[in-house]
Amino acid sequence: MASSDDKKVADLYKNPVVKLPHINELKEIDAELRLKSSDEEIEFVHEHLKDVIKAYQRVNELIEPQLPVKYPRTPGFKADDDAWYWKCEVKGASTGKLAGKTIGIKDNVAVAGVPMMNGSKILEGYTPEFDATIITRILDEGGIIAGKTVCEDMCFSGNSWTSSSGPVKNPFNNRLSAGGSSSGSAALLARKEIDLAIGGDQGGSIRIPSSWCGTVGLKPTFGLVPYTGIASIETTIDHTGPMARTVKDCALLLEVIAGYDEGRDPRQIPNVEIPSYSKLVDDGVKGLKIGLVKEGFSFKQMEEDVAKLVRESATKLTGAGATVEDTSIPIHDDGLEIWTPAAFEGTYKCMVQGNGAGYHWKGHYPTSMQEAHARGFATRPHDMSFALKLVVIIAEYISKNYQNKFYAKSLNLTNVLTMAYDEALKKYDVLIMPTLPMKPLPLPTEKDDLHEIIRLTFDMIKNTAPFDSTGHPALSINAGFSEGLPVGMMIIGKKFDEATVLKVARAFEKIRDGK
Ligand SMILES: NC(=O)c1ccccc1
Repeated sequence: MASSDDKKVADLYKNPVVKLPHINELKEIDAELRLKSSDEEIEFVHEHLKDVIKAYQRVNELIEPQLPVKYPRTPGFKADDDAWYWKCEVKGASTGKLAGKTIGIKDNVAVAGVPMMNGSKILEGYTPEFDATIITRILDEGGIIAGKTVCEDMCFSGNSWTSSSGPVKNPFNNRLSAGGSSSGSAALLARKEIDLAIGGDQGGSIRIPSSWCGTVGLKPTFGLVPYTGIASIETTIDHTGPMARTVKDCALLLEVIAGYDEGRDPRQIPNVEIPSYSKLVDDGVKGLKIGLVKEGFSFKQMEEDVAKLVRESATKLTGAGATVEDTSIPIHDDGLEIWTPAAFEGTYKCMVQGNGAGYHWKGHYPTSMQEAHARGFATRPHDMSFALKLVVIIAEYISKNYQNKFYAKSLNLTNVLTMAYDEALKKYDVLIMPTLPMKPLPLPTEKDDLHEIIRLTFDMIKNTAPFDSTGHPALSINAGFSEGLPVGMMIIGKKFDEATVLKVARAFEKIRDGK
């Protein structure tokens, strides 16, 4: 009689989860890797592989934990709109902090049963079977998921033209960019089609469109809001966060989505206290000290009217009892450069080669989303945006020739950058600078050469990207308009002190709106 062990060996040959290769295939790998193993050694490896496959076979049989899908839904429909990818109506609890509010979800976040393409043909056709943790939290508080908002191709651009569904237009001028990569989220808020939105930020992608659409967007402290169930660019710079028209709504959404996800997200630390941000926003700024970071107001791309408007706006906070003064953080000048190797090599290794999740962390991996990435990258790599191809070619070249030493150095220097902001934040409650050096840039047109296209795609992130590396909370609020176009002011706080950032933003909002 066959033992159950024999049966497993039989399965191994009939329907293997990992196929047993011909021995020549192992010899090729040995040669490629220049291991010079002997024939006897290769034969042994070939034999031993059968045992390893048994482990894989067993792992394949075992049922992995799933992120919960708590509320029933229908899939909705594909939208015919520049800023919506998909429309749906997923309702959660009948009461709660978000009862009756509609929320647009950036299309890099999984909503079970609703198609997701992350702005890219790479993922087109994928429908997640799980809800990202923040989706469950929104639904538990009565929020209504109104759809998936268009984002840039794999979220890798600060303009709003790389999405394979087409450009997202600036709500104030349709030849201009809405900003990216959370383009649809900000544009739909400005168009008043949704009450709240979710964005993602690795180089500025929440704050850029918030600045150019005149809305509020907060990149929370690294790890405050769980990234579980969201497509990853690079684990050390991934953030997701709230976007809204008002500071209070932004605070409310933060309050709902923030907090520890029981070890599913390696970006988080346990035991962080989550205050009721929405109740604190009106506390005022009396006695608070605000530092205007000189280096953030003057560099090559800076438009004079932008610097002037943000400086004047911040200074108005003295009327609410804050003190405002100039300060200098010299290393801010190097912030974008320090971000660059982590972002380039990280994106390549984690998102592209790691299929939207990467390796080397404990927590909950989005298995089906990874398979979708893997299929897309394998079958249609040519369908990536040129912006992302540029990153892939450069990162492959650098990692091939210089291995990961610059990635490592970039992360070590990030610690120095972090300490410099921390030091300034001992003296000041918040720091302020323009979110972006310029008013909305144009959407690229056919007349633009590649140099211009890449400038329009990446040239806005000098002030935003450093805080993706360091993880400090940073919020963009509309400071006002210049030449009819919105200008964003960025308020940066101590880690996990979103409450103070939101209070300063709210105090400014009252001054700006005269109420
Ligand atoms: N995902 C991002 O925040 C991003 C922004 C700008 C450029 C690249 C990436």
